Amino acid sequence: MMEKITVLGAGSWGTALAAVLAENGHDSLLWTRRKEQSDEINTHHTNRQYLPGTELPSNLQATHSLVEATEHSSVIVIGVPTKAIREVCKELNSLLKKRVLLIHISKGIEPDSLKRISEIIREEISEERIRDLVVLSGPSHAEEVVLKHPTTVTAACENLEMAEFVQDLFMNQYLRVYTNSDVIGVEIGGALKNVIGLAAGIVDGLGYGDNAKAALITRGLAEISRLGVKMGAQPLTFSGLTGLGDLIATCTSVHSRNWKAGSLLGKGHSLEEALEMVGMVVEGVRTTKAAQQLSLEYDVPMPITQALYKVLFEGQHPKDAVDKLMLRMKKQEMEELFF
Ligand SMILES: NC(=O)C1=CN([C@@H]2O[C@H](COP(=O)(O)OP(=O)(O)OC[C@H]3O[C@@H](n4cnc5c(N)ncnc54)[C@H](O)[C@@H]3O)[C@@H](O)[C@H]2O)C=CC1
Ligand SMILES: O=C(CO)COP(=O)(O)O
Repeated sequence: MMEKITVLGAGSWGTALAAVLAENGHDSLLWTRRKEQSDEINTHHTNRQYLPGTELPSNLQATHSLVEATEHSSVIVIGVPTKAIREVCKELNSLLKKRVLLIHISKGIEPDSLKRISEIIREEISEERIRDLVVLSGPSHAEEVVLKHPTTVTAACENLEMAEFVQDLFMNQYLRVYTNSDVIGVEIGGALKNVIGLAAGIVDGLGYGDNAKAALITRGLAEISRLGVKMGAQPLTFSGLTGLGDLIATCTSVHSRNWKAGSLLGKGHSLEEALEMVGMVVEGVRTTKAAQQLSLEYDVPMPITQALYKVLFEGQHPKDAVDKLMLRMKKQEMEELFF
């Protein structure tokens, strides 16, 4: 059935998914803060800053008015970076006049509050205005989705009927959507893979090879799972699309913003230079801070996160961080993996 749907945030991911929804026949409206960007989308069907070379569907409309975006539909996709979620949701809350289904597509954890994105949204939007909240996550670079390359993601909600509704909205020949009821696991996997993606970029930037990359993905998954399970996630979720799947996509892809920033750090650039050169959100930086705080809060060893924290925030040279990781206290592999 055709639905009216609003997507908030016209970065690469918000734009790619708004395009999918339009192609699926929905009345898809994309909100951006900047008028020149909504004009570009409406007039030229492009978003050259975030998806260069992509022609967007002609039935995709954009607006720079949050009032218009809010009034457009009762299904709202939130796709701004984690840092902007509170601010955008506060404004949305003041404009909402009806109950809405919220879908979030962002991957991060807020430092200090240590909240997952669904928790931030529920803090900022009144309960009576939320029909339900679904997370859409998985190994999905926007650059490949707009090329219609086969992609799989997961719609997560405790209420599986709502997850199935979202599955139907997005699913098509090139975007296959699974469902999962483990919201904590899906959000933790999606957020923390960015930390490991940054670290994978660093080892590539340093010139190390496939052995180091495989070690990072595997041991990264071990520390993400350890923390996630302590936070209430289902262990199996971490071997699924939003865990291992997204780790592979992020750690091995030239599209990944986190990987790119990491590789620039490994090549000797400062964090500021790397972020400037990537020019899009690198969620893993703030999430590393949050993950380091979570590992202390939950008393879970997270050696890769800790090493990356020292590189990002304490000026440690990436090579020294790798050397320290390799020579740390000896361990048994499986005991450490599963407690
Ligand atoms: N790019 C991708 O392939 C994927 C991204 N994601 C996640 O989606 C989220 C968004 O990422 P991208 O689209 O890549 O980011 P991006 O860097 O391409 O774009 C971010 C957009 O958010 C807007 N924005 C920033 N602060 C804002 C604010 N305060 N109010 C309103 N708009 C604001 C920017 O103007 C820009 O349009 C992130 O959490 C990312 O991890 C998830 C899956 C795939
Ligand atoms: O989440 C993503 C792919 O699933 C995108 O990763 P980056 O933010 O590192 O580009």
